[in-house]
Order: sequence, then structure tokens, then C-alpha cells
Amino acid sequence: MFLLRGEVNEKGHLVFGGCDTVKLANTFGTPLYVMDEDYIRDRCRGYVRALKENGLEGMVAYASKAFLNMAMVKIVAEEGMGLDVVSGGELYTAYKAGFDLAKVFFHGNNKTPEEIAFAVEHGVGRIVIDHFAEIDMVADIARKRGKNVNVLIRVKPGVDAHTHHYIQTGKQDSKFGFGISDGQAMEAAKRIIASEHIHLAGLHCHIGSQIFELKPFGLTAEIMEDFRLALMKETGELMEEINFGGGYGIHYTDADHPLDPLEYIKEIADALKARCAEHGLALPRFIVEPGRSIVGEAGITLYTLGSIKNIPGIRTYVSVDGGMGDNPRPALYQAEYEAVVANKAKAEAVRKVTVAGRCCESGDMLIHDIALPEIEVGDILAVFSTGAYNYSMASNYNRLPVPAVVLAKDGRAELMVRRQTYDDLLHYDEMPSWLSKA
Ligand SMILES: Cc1ncc(COP(=O)(O)O)c(C=O)c1O
Ligand SMILES: N[C@@H](CCCC[NH3+])C(=O)O
Repeated sequence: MFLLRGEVNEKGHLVFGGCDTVKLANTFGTPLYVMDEDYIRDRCRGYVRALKENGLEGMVAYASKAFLNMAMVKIVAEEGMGLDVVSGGELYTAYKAGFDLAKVFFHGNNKTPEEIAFAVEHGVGRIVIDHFAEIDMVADIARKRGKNVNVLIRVKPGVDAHTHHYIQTGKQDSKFGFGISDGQAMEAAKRIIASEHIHLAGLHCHIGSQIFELKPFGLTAEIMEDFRLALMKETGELMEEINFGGGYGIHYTDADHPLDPLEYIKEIADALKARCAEHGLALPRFIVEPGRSIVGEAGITLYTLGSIKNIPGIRTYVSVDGGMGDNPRPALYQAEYEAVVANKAKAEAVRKVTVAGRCCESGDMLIHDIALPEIEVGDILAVFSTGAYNYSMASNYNRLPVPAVVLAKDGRAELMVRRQTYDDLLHYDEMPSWLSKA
């Protein structure tokens, strides 16, 4: 039987983060995201250790787009890590949670002047410059405030990472960053170096997400170091740091074979060290930004099974009380998941069914053809590896409230995000005056 993470207790219930998941469903309701704190901390420590074991000076910055809320910021801070943010909203969450903003990397291919002003005002550690107009925008905002800002340039290394087309980001034809091959990265660097109030501290790249192969990472390290050398020769400036982004794959189904963080970091570090030695240059500060691989397998989603519809000779659809609203990944990327019936976690699988979401979309399918035991209305389905890009990508489509998120640790579970209510949905609605007349 497939059992990704967690154990089964004497009642035959799936246990996750030390908690009986059926009890969690009864206490907090479904759909419910459950995050395992120990797993998150373990992964954070794995990356921090990987840098240390490879003799690298630098930082692990958690990519907050994968999963963020105030409690998550607290965990990242306690683990001594930095934070990658990509919007004013993520930045504001970090700020309100009291995170040291000097450890924040602010990304985005179209940051607004307001977001940049907030970042400059509050001393964000690195703004990652993504396009030419942003250079003047940041310099101008910094000048007006009498501040100096450290920036990185986002570079497209031109590496083809074998992952879903929508989540490849390092190729020449990408909306993110400046190309090396077309000379734009060099041009951007020169403009930044010539600008006042902004200091070019280094380079950034990110080649995509859910990548299993080591080779693209090593190749990227070589390309980035070669560019660092070229930049030094052309401008006389030696970049102090390289941020290699994230992208390390995780286990969704048995078709996925993720590697240990140590292996990814070692691949990048070895390639970088060899190139630096060839160039006779000191190692730059080394930054990575894992997101999915820190929280992905730390999360499960619990659903209650409702409608069971058998179409004779074709298939059985089993509908859950959530779907693409809380997990848009199958609809967006044809992502695949594994699941168990949490209240029958020891039962033998008897037939294949298709798990459908409850949204008014034929494409709202969570899992195709999964083998489940005898099921009935009211059973609890636990879908694995939903910790990354599920809660953070949730929507209110069909006016479905976003589920609660609980944090589980040593058999205790408490809310880290409360469930939205119908009144929350109405909270932003306004009535134009001509409609509100009696
Ligand atoms: C700039 C940057 N850094 C880090 C990440 C995190 O990637 P992942 O969640 O695959 O580790 C992303 C997302 O793909 C990103 O765009
Ligand atoms: N949201 C995507 C990954 C995008 C990563 C951000 N650049 C996913 O769920 O796989």
C-alpha cells in the first residue's frame, strides 16, 4: 500500500505530525491543510547543514511563495534563514511577523514603485533587479530617501531544466531577468555600477522548479561563474555573491525520485569551486532559495468524501469537499498526487476511482485512477505532498472559502491560518451608490 508520510494507529487512522488525522478533520473541519512542523524544520536544517558541509559562506533563503503566513515566517526566522519574497504582500507578512528584513531577497518581474519604496524604506537586504526600467526606479527611490540599496541582477543562464514548461524559468525565452547571450545582463550590470545609491552586490538565477537532475544545476553554476569573470574583466567589479535560486524536486508520486538537499548543494558547490579555481577567484557568497523542497512533503490536505458516482463501464467519480480552489496544481500543470483514505489507512485497495473536486469545472480533478479501499460518503481522504503551492495558490473560485491550515507537532495541532467564512467572502464587497438606493 502506498503510504508516503505518516504512520497508521491502532484504529487504522493515518497519523501525521503525531496527530490522528481523522481527529483533526473532526476538530477543524475539512478541507484542511495540515503542516508537520518537525518536517519543515528538518528540511531547513538539511539545507543549512549542506552549506556548512560544503564549506560555503552564505545563506539559505526560504522561497516564501511556496507557503507563507506569520507562523511560517517565525519558523524560518528561528531556523536562522533568509527569506525570498516576490510581492508587497509577502514582504509585508515578513515585516509584520518581525522578520529581519536585511535577510530578505525581493524578487519579481514587475515590482511596483510602492513595493520598491516599502522595501527601500524598511532596509530589505537585496532587491533583485529584473528589467532595465527597474534600475532607475530603485536608484531614484533610494536617492529620494537618502539611502543606499544593495541589489542583485537576475540573470538567465540559458539552461534547459527538464520540468513542466510553465515552471521553467532559466531559458533565454523567459519573462524573468536578463539574458547573458544577448548581452543584456552585462548592459544591466554596467548601468547599475554607473548608478548612484545602488550597489551591485551580485548575481541571481533560478532555472525552474521540481527539478530532479543534478546536471542543470552544475551547468548553471559554471555559466554564472563564467559571467562573474566576464563582468570583472569588463567592469573591474568582482561580484560578492551568487544566488542560485531553488527548484529542487520532491516526491509527489512514486515516479518522482528526489535527491537529498546535500546532493544538490554539492553539485552546485563543486562546479562553482572548480570554476573559481580555474579563474583564480575567491568563492562568492553562496545563496540558495528552496521553497517546495522545504514545505512540499510537510503538508497533507484532508477532505471529506461526498458524491460517489459510478458511470457503468467507464469510471467512478468520487467528489471531495475541495478541489482546484485549494489545489490548482492538477488543473494548471497536470500535477499528480497520491492519497489514502485516512480513516481506513490499513484497508486493502479494491478499485480505481477518479477523485474530483467540487468546482464547477470539468477539469477540476485532483487524482485520476487511484486505487482506494471500499469507500463511503463521509470517509476522510488524505492527499500527500500538498504543503507547497497549494495554500499559497488557493483561490475563492465559486466563492469557496479558503480552508484552514493547522500546524502539527508532537501530537498537538493548532491553527496557523483560520478557515475563511462566508462573511470573509463578503468583506470586500461594496455596493455602488446607484444600486444601494432604496
Ligand atoms: C526566484 C525564485 N527563487 C526560488 C524559487 C523556489 O523554487 P522551488 O519552490 O522550486 O524551490 C522560485 C520558484 O520557482 C523562484 O522563482
Ligand atoms: N507554482 C508552481 C511553481 C512555481 C514556482 C515559482 N517560480 C508549482 O506549483 O509547481
